[in-house]
Amino acid sequence: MHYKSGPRIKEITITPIAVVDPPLLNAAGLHAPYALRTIMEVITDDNISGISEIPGNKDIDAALEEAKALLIGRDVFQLNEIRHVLVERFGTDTSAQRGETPWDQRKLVHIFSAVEVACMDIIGKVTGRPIVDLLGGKMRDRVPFSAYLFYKYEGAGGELAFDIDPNATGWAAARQASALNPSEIVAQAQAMCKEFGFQSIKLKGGVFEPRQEVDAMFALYEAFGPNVPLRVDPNALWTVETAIKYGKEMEPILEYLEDPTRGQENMAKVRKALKTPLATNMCTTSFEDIPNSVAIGSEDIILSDHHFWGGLRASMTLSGICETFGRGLSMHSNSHLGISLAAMVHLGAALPKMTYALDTHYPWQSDEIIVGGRFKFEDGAVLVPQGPGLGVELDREALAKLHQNYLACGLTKRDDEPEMQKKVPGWKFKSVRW
Ligand SMILES: O=C([O-])C(=O)C[C@H](O)[C@@H](O)C(=O)[O-]
Ligand SMILES: [Mg+2]
Repeated sequence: MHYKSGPRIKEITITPIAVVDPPLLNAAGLHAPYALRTIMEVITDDNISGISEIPGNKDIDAALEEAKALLIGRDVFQLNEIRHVLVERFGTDTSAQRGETPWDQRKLVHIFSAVEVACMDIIGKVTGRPIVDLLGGKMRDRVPFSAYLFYKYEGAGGELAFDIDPNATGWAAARQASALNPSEIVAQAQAMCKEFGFQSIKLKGGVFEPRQEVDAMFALYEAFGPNVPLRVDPNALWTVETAIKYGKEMEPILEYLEDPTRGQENMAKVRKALKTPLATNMCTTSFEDIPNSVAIGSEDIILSDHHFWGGLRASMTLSGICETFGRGLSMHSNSHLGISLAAMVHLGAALPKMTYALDTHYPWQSDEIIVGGRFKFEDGAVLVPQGPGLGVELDREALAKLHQNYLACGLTKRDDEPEMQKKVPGWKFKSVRW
């Protein structure tokens, strides 16, 4: 029997969008009123549409536009060849190009992730199978996520920026409330867990001096008890000494400590001193980092992210490497909508082991670009979409509206420092602070 060649790419559309995002604080400053995302749509010669979503960035959007010429006419099943031509044009990224911020600034990983997810969406539609089946099949029906808490200023984001909608109720009201101390963090956690049913909790740290953040972790422990796993992530802002001091204090209450300090060498020093497992999305961030991670033992858990590790199949490879070298695996996130969430859920469902609930920023977003509205969480988990491919369809009206937001907001990339300076004049990002 001869296999026919797959559907070929006829058209690609790249649409930058801006999504309402509240004023969330983190090590790099403050989230802008809009988070940028880029939506890719690939159309085949037989008019099948595949979609994907990646973090928004004008330079990456330009590279995607440039990549079109290399992709048009290609068979969507030939993902290895597609990656090869993209590597030839854009080169592989180095770890150094990732940058010092909590997010990743590399080109190829984003470009290939966008193209791969859209092509796999098409492959799923052609074969009548969900993406999870293309990744080797479903290990679970529901994928658990953890509550992702942020210190934040009062404000709803978007047009309201630091103002609030006085008519909001429930989680929508809690989402715009300020959270600048341990008791406001506990209130945020209670509202988020009530709405989404999360059963583990992460606090984004690296905002206030460590004493305050450690107190917030103990306040969460007090409020939720020993059966709710807790994590804190100072995004590498602590020195080795600070990380060991506060890490030891939190040993009795943490599930894991995420990126307490910067770089694999420092992480390895902290790891030797603590019983709590260390997780990372900042020191071991690409395949080229793995040999040294294994050699020196820089972390226990790697936080995957298909947008940053170069796609869903690369993330499955990462899971195999983690299993081989005795690393745990969880998942990192950034402000995102339902196309990214769908891809994260398919990947989460395919992973051989799920020891940790995954990160998601989804509760912080209120916009959506998929038909049928926002994903539902049950007991903190998302059911794997049933339809072929990603199992979600693009809402074109919503896409057009969010693209207008992009044009109107004037943002072209994520940069949390100038946003922070609006609240704290002269504030500067530091790669190590305490
Ligand atoms: O785990 C992490 O490092 C993140 O989630 C990174 C994000 O960029 C987070 O810091 C944020 O959204 O501000
Ligand atoms: Mg992190």
